[in-house]
Amino acid sequence: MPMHHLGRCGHSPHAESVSAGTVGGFGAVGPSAANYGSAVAKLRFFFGTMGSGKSTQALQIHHNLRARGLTGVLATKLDRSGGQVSSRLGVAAEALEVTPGMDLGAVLGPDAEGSAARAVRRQAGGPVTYVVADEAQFYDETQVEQLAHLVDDHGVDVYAFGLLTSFQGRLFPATARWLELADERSELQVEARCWCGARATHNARLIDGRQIYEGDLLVVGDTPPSGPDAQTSMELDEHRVTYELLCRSHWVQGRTGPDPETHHLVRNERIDS
Ligand SMILES: Nc1ncnc2c1ncn2[C@@H]1O[C@H](COP(=O)(O)OP(=O)(O)O)[C@@H](O)[C@H]1O
Ligand SMILES: Cc1cn([C@H]2C[C@H](O)[C@@H](COP(=O)(O)O)O2)c(=O)[nH]c1=O
Repeated sequence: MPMHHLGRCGHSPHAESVSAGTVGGFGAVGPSAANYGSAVAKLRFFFGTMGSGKSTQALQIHHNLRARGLTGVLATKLDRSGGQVSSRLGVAAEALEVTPGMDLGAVLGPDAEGSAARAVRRQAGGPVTYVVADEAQFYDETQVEQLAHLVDDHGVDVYAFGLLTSFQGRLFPATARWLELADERSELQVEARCWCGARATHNARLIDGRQIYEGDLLVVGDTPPSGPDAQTSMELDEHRVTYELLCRSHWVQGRTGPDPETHHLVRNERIDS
C-alpha cells in the first residue's frame, strides 16, 4: 500500500476524514478529538535565506514524488516569475498560485468541490496527497493552519519552503506560524555567503544600492548578480529594489560590500533604538 494511504493505526485518512472547518482550531489547548488523521503525513517547514536553494529543493521534492506516481501539487505565492516555482539553477515548473484569502482546505482537500478544486486535481493528476509550498513566508497565517488541518485530517504531506526573517531581521508572520505548527523544521544546508565570506544569515533590502531597515514587508525582488540587470529587478517609486545576503554583523552595520565608500552604512539607528 502506498505510504500516503496509511492513516494512524493503519486506518485510511480518507475513511476517517473530518472537514477542516470542524476541527477545534489551533487556539484550542490539547488534542482535538478530530485530529486522528495520518500518522505518516507531516507538516515540514524548511527555511533559509534568499538564495539558499529553497525553490530548487521544492522542485526536486515535487519531481521525485511525481516520478513515483504520487499525486500532488506544487504551490507558490508571489514568486518572482509568477505562477511557477523557479530556481536560480534554471529549473522551473508550473505551480498553483496561492492568493491572499484563498481557502486551501476548500481547494486542496479530498472533498473539495468547484472549478478551482477540479483544476487543482487535474494538475495533481488525482486527489491531492502532498503539497510542496514555496515562498511559504508569504502565506496567510490562516493558510498555514489550513495546511496543518490537511495533514492531520486527510493525511496530506506538506513540504513548505520559506524565509525565516525579513529585511527588518524579524520573523515573517507566516514563518512564525510554520515554526509553531510544523512537525519538522529544518534549515537548508546550502550556505549562502556574505561578501566577507561568513555564512549569510540575514536578507538585506537595498534601495538604489543602499540598505534600508524600514518599509513594506513584502516587496518581490531578486539578489545580484541577476538582480540589478534582470527583468525581474523591482522598481518601486522609480527606485531600484534588490536584496543582498549578509552575515548578522554586516547586516547590522549596513555594510553591503567591501568598499566603505560605496557600501557604507546608511542608517543604523533603527537597530540601536
Ligand atoms: N550557475 C550555478 N551553478 C551552481 N549553482 C548555482 C548556480 N546559480 C545558482 N546556483 C545555486 O542556486 C542557489 C539558489 O537556488 P534557489 O533555489 O533559487 O534559492 P532560493 O529559492 O532559496 O532563493 C544558490 O545558492 C546556488 O547554490
Ligand atoms: C527578505 C525579504 C524578501 N522579500 C521577497 C523578495 C523575493 O521576492 C522573495 C524571496 O524569494 P527567494 O525565493 O527566497 O529568493 O521575498 C520580501 O518581500 N520581503 C523581505 O523582507
